[in-house]
Amino acid sequence: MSLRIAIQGVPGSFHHQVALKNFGLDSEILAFNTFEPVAKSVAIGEADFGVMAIENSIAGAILPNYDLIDRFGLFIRDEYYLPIAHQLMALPGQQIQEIFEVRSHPMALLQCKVFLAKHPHIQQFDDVDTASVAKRISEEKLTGLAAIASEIAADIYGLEILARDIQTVKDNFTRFIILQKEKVQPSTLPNKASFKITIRNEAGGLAKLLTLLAEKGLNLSKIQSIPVMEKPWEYAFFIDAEFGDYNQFREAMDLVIKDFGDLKIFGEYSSRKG
Ligand SMILES: O=C(O)C(=O)C[C@]1(C(=O)O)C=C[C@@H](O)C=C1
Repeated sequence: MSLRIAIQGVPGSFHHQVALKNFGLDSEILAFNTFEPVAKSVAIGEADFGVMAIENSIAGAILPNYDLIDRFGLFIRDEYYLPIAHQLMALPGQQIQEIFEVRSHPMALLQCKVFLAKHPHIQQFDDVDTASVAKRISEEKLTGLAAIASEIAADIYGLEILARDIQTVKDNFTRFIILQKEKVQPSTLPNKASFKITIRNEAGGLAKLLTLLAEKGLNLSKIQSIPVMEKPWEYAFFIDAEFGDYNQFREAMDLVIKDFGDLKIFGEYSSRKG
């Protein structure tokens, strides 16, 4: 039986590309319009795995997705870095001067901010995902509207590229995480982990935590403070850490529990950063 993979987006979207690259062309894609049903689909066992963008090298973190992983009790089994090139596309024959509106996923629009600032006559609107706009333009023969999406999306939906590689810097990557319902038992010794620490609100608390993690040789590739909804102005820290020695990592986690309070480990896996 093929694997069922939950994603946000239609064929040609970046999530769709990651799902096929990571799980193979014969996987069954369960496509949703937003991230919440993706998380839910994995949590209720409808999908075997979920693919979720978590941060981009230009636009930064997708903060609400950290909360979804936490709230739906999901585990991270792996990560995937996809190079992202954005194309401005419209119905064949359209000129850029005829385009008055552009729609895309908000993260994609952010990644093309500099290009869009140079074309002030084009109004920007957030949409569900990059490729679904391309699909709509094609199906409804919409003129005056452009999508920002991948070259693959332009091919699938028969659109013409009006401007190529319009992301602000050429080397642009989105980091995706692969989610599952059950706790992961890694087959090889992990060198990266994602976890959440809720520290007591006291002076120097974060500094002490960072010192402890540094002393155990953890290299933090990400630290993100997220509000604790039930306690206004208190924060939890979502951390991605890389390490060379798994035992040192475990020792660090034991000390965190002892000295800082709440710890939730979302996953221990292998770093895929190139
Ligand atoms: O709209 C898409 O094609 C997506 O897969 C979403 C998404 C995102 O969520 O960040 C994925 C990669 C890019 O960063 C832009 C958009």
